[in-house]
Amino acid sequence: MNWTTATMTTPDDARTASAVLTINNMHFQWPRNATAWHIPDLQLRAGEHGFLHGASGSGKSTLLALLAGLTVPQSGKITLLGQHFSSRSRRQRDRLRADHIGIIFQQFNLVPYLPAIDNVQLPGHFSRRRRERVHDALYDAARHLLQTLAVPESLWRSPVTALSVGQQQRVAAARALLGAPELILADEPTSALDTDNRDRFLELLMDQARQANSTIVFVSHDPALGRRFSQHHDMQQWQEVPA
Ligand SMILES: Nc1ncnc2c1ncn2[C@@H]1O[C@H](COP(=O)(O)OP(=O)(O)OP(=O)(O)O)[C@@H](O)[C@H]1O
Repeated sequence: MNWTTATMTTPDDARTASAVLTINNMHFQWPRNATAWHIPDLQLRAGEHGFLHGASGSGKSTLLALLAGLTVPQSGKITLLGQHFSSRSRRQRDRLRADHIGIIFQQFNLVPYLPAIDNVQLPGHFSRRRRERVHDALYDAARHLLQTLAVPESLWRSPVTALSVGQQQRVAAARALLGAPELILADEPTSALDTDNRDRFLELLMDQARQANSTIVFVSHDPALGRRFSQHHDMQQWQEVPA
């Protein structure tokens, strides 16, 4: 797919195209679950950092699953880089995700039998675009990110399971950042850390995202983290609880 030749027809399309991510009038409900969500309008531009908070069960991970194209809404529209993401086939969404989205999962989802340095290179094996963005020098890009994110070099070749939680989390962040994807989705990645390590991790993540001009959607139940972000959204405002 060629992102540069998308045809613009209406002012709405043009507004959407200048954004990395938009949601318009989206309704979503899991099967056999009474809670539903309605998001009338949400937009994040290149380099913007959004903070999504809300109590347990308010739908934070659900929204990230929608933004990652792992599931699709019943109605309305999610647009990624000017493309109507949520109307694409599963295969097309998988491709768009691999090329344009870096995900930091709550449980990191690292491949346990692979060393840290190999885990970081994985997105480059699944996406030619991300490989090209590091000029095919995957190993060098992974080294650079691990260095920047302060993972000790002596651990790069160890299986990730031998690393501390904080170190695994920084490996997961390096993997998400490889090849400078336009969008980073982070699902409560700091929940297992003490305050100092949490703050340090956030600083490193946001510095790297700024350098790549990546947009971030960061999810947390802890509103105290919000002060670092330019946009704030409370999940509860979009929740439709049945009467
Ligand atoms: N795959 C799924 N299938 C059906 N229901 C789901 C699924 N995933 C989540 N839910 C339901 O959606 C609601 C919101 O869950 P979600 O995990 O998105 O909340 P959350 O805000 O991320 O919670 P937490 O902070 O505890 O991780 C819950 O009622 C949950 O049971």
